[in-house]
Amino acid sequence: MNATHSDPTVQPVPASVVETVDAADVTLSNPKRAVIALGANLGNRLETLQGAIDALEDTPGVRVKAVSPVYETEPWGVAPGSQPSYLNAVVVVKTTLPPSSLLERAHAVEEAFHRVREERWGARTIDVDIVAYADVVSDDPVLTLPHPRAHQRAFVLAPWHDVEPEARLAGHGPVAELLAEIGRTGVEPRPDLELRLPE
Ligand SMILES: Nc1ncnc2c1ncn2[C@@H]1O[C@H](COP(=O)(O)OP(=O)(O)OP(=O)(O)O)[C@@H](O)[C@H]1O
Ligand SMILES: Nc1nc2c(c(=O)[nH]1)N=C(CO)CN2
Repeated sequence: MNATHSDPTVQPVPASVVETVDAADVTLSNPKRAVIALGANLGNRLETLQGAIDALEDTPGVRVKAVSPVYETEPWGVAPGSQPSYLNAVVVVKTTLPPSSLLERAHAVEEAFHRVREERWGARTIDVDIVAYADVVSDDPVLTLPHPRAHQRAFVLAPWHDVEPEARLAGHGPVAELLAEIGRTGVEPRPDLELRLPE
């Protein structure tokens, strides 16, 4: 007989509680990889991108593992010349948060930088999109995974390819091939601008 059973002050733990705690432990010891795209075309774009990266790192259950180079990109999906150009980057995180909580956190980061939602694809101080979460595929409009337009966007694929050359986009194939198909027009590297991996 072990010590627990011989101690009359220790109550048995119900099996359901043991299962719940074990499940949480598995999630905590098995963080998932997620790819997050950042874009900004209003205000101090570089400072805002760095602020968003730092805010992600400050999230319990999120660790930023890689930060891509910065690209200056033509606004996608709107009339040419109608908006300032974007700075775009991608970060890879490891997270113990489920996808829905990661999206909530992404929205909180957008709000912290005073993003205003006025029109579809309107100019913004910051956009935080979840490009991919592990191999999850979901057509839920609240959180579609992978991001439904990521495969069409060189401003997402180019920086992602820089940090993960072998990456694949679930349901679409290798990022390198997708990028080769759509090309890099309007997506210019900005080696003079640098984002830091949080310490
Ligand atoms: N993978 C995803 N990442 C972020 N938001 C998503 C995702 N899938 C669905 N959404 C939903 O899309 C809604 C609109 O997002 P948002 O305002 O950032 O769109 P947008 O950046 O203007 O355009 P786009 O979705 O084309 O990037 C969000 O409220 C969110 O619930
Ligand atoms: N170049 C560029 N264009 C966009 C971007 C973006 O981040 N970069 N984001 C959009 C909505 O998510 C719409 N258009």
